[in-house]
Amino acid sequence: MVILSKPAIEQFGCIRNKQAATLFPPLIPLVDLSKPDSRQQIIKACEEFGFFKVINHGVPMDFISRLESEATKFFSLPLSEKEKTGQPQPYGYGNKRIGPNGDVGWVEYLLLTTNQDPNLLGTENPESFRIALDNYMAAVKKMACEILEMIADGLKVQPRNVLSKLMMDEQSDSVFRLNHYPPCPEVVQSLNGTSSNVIGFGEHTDPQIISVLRSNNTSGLQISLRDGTWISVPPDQYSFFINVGDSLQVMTNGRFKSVKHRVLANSVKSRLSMIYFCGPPLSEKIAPLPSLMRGDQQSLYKEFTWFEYKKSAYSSRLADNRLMHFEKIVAS
Ligand SMILES: C=C1C[C@]23C[C@@]1(O)CC[C@H]2[C@@]12CC[C@H](O)[C@@](C)(C(=O)O1)[C@H]2[C@@H]3C(=O)O
Ligand SMILES: O=C(O)CCC(=O)C(=O)O
Ligand SMILES: [Fe+2]
Repeated sequence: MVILSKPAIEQFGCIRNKQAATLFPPLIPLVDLSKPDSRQQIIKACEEFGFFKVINHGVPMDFISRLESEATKFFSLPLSEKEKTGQPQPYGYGNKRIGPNGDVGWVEYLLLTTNQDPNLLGTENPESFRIALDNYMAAVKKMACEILEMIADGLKVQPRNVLSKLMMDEQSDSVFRLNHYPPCPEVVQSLNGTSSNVIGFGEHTDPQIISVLRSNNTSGLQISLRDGTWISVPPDQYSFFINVGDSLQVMTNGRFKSVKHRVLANSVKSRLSMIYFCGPPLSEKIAPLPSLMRGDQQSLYKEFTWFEYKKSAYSSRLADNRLMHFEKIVAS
């Protein structure tokens, strides 16, 4: 006799997606970190898309597969075991509910801080999960640090660790997230699989400096172009994707724009993503880098600390324009 486990539909509600994605999308910028012109490519991609794909990143495939396998084991545990890692406040295991303000999606996740030992209660082998997380996060942090230094070089700001030191600081408020999107039986998928009518993770920008995303080979991630059209990001399990976050938008005084993105559910395949959100220390002032300001150029933003921004973000809904409250009204 075959015993079927509790269907996913009983744990998840569906959220409809009404907007269609564009048919002939431009290509996602690709940056080969081993090439000498990579810093210029990164700057261009951050200006035009706020998003790019990275190859030759130096993160060992072994660390990636080991964490993927630990995460897969975690998400296949019974709900009662997963819940032992704690309700997301904001850290812990979350199911369908995203954040504290009523957002929902076809997703379950584990949200962890990067500077404290995670609570992995309920997992089968906490030690092996912890080692996989440590190895992966250390390697991704190193890569993110290199990318932030390339950004500083490309922008011609000094010292070159002006951005990277924020996430390398012991007090850095970086966050790590594992997202699992189970196949959704209610999805009506387009023929080429690039759009679906169910939202996995609703549209938003990430509040941090940059986010480093890796997923398995299941599609679903989309980014919004400057004209508001959505394009699908073809998945690539061997590469990383970098998002410009709101803080980097402010630090470049709007030269880079944080990228709006979302995830659509898939009817047959599950998607697993791992995202390292590079955040500054809570006390850090988020303001345009002085050497980027020419002549009498003014900051487009009011002064605020990362603590103030994070507090405000946590009282917003996912799709809200969080930076709006911090924009200065500049007389023309
Ligand atoms: C709805 C929310 C979830 C979120 C906190 C917020 O109130 C608004 C920002 C959301 C976000 C998006 C990027 C990251 O996934 C995240 C961890 C973050 O820093 O900001 C989430 C927050 C969350 O899920 O706790
Ligand atoms: O899961 C993904 O691919 C993206 C999720 C995301 O944007 C987030 O967690 O902030
Ligand atoms: Fe995001």
